[in-house]
Amino acid sequence: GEVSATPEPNESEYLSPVSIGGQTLNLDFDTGSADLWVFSTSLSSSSIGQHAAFDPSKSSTWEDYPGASWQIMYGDGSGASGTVGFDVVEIGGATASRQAVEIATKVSSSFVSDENNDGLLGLGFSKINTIEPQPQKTFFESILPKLDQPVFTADLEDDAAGTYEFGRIDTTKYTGTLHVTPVDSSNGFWEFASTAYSIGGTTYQNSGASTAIADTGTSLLLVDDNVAQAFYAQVQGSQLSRTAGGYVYPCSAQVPDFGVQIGSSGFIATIPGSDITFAEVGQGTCFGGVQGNGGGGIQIFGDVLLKQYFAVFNGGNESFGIAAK
Ligand SMILES: N[C@H]1[C@H](O)[C@@H](Sc2ccccc2)[C@@H]2OC[C@H]1O2
Repeated sequence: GEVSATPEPNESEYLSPVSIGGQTLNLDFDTGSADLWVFSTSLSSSSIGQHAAFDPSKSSTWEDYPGASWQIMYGDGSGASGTVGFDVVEIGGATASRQAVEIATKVSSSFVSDENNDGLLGLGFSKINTIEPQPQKTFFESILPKLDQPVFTADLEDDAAGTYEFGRIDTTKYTGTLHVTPVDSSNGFWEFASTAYSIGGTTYQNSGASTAIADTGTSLLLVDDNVAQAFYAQVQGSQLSRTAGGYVYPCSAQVPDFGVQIGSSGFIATIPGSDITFAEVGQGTCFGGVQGNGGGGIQIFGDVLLKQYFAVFNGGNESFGIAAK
């Protein structure tokens, strides 16, 4: 079947309405993790705040998973944990009839204060699902056998809503070639080779990190530290600010186009310099959307890059593709 879920854009995430046991929550679709977890009525009311909270006792289709638990820590240091059950999960028309749903009994402060999301829907590979004693399938893996095509697509926009579709590639959503690269899922991510980058139209080989993941749950574009340093060397007045947590520059600075290679094929996905600023941090200073990955071996291609393109995640042949739109 074909479905589409329309994420509501927020500066740092794309949210989509998800029905669980008949209750609707706005979840952050995250290709960088593989847990589907929700704010629940088991949390303290101060943690719940304005969030929608799932109440298993009000779902006629809820099934407990006795003795199971989960605990996740994300790349940004946030985390959550709790208990597990199964329920009917429906997104824009596609239904997983017995999907593992992770009930949060603890969430870190960044989730409490992020009133936009009522939990996360992981679209990574279930080998990194954190449920004990047995990892469970993601929503995408649950519905995969029923889909016309074993794919989902992400069409993220800056200010307008973006769209996730499961089971089809809407060819009207992109122009020109779909640049496809094989994915190595052994780390549980949509990971592919990326060994080159471009600044202002000139291409360079990346001597540091050699792979990258497509991560819809990360706002920024986190590249090898040497690549970030080379990029900001070409932004007048830029500096690495510990207080801001990354490279900042005068908002009036001329920012060059920046590109990163997708796969070893040679395609360089480019971001216009005018789309690279992520936020103003005051006093005419701007925080860049391109930042270093802190020395990890893997680069993280988040929304700053993904919103420039139409992205195809293929669970059938394990590949990742992007096209201009
Ligand atoms: N894959 C990403 C994930 O979705 C978020 S979790 C998150 C935390 C607070 C607010 C919203 C989401 C975190 O940042 C990068 C990596 O980990």
